[in-house]
Amino acid sequence: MIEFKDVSLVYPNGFKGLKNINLKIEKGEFVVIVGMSGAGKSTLIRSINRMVQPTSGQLIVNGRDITNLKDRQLRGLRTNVGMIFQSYNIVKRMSVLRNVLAGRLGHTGTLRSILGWFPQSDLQLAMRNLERVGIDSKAYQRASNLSGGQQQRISIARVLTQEPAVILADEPVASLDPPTSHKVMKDLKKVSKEDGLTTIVNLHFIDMAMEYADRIIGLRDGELVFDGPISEVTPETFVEIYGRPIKEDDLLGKDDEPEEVDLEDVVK
Ligand SMILES: Nc1ncnc2c1ncn2[C@@H]1O[C@H](COP(=O)(O)OP(=O)(O)OP(=O)(O)O)[C@@H](O)[C@H]1O
Repeated sequence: MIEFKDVSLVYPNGFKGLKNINLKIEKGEFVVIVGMSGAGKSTLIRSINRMVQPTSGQLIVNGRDITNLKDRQLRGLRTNVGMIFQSYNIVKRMSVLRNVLAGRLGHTGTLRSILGWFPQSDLQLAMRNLERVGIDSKAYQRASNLSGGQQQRISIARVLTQEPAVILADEPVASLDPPTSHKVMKDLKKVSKEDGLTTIVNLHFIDMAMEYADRIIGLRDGELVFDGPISEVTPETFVEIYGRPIKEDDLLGKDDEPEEVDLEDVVK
């Protein structure tokens, strides 16, 4: 369903972000991309929804080469390929529900969405997705009142409400503490498996990558240096990807502490 055929990407300043990437990702796979800072993880992910444009090769998404899509076709691609960011990208002054409904923008007319006229079916879908990530009780609160982990769950609910075939997640837990990171990754994996979504996640910590990935892709200096199921990953794999032995800093740590506490839930 996603295929990179000899894809390279040279940034305008001449820097080679991706070098001759060949890669095939099947429907429903949960793939984690690892690599040192600057290895090209974001560049690879962002080329799939064309936030950046490959300069050579073919990138096939759902049977179509997307490297040269323009305007309407590009909007169509971005409706089908949802994105989760490290910084959540939510509108903090709006309600949680309204943020989730923003996932329908690609499906609803612009005027309807500006006016906030969403069909009942969209509202039901948004509420169901909030329930799936455990924050439906917060639907009518301002998004800014929620904790970091809850704000990232808003963005997971939003991307589900978009009903994409593919989810891209660029360092989705990099701003969260370790227990919350695990909780959010578990939610993301659960919902993407339930819906059979192809999910590609950049992660910084290799123990997290091993815990949640079906398959690991390793990048180094814009090149693909490892691609295989986690059963094939050995300590040497990471030495190859990182170009050095693994350090403690490369590990997030165990999922053995309580998640960040929501004071409001405690008081209730
Ligand atoms: N617009 C740009 N112009 C020039 N170089 C860029 C541009 N965007 C990214 N780069 C460079 O491309 C390389 C890969 O960047 P990218 O953000 O994909 O890496 P990454 O593996 O995601 O790193 P990190 O973990 O730090 O986010 C880096 O050296 C970066 O400086």
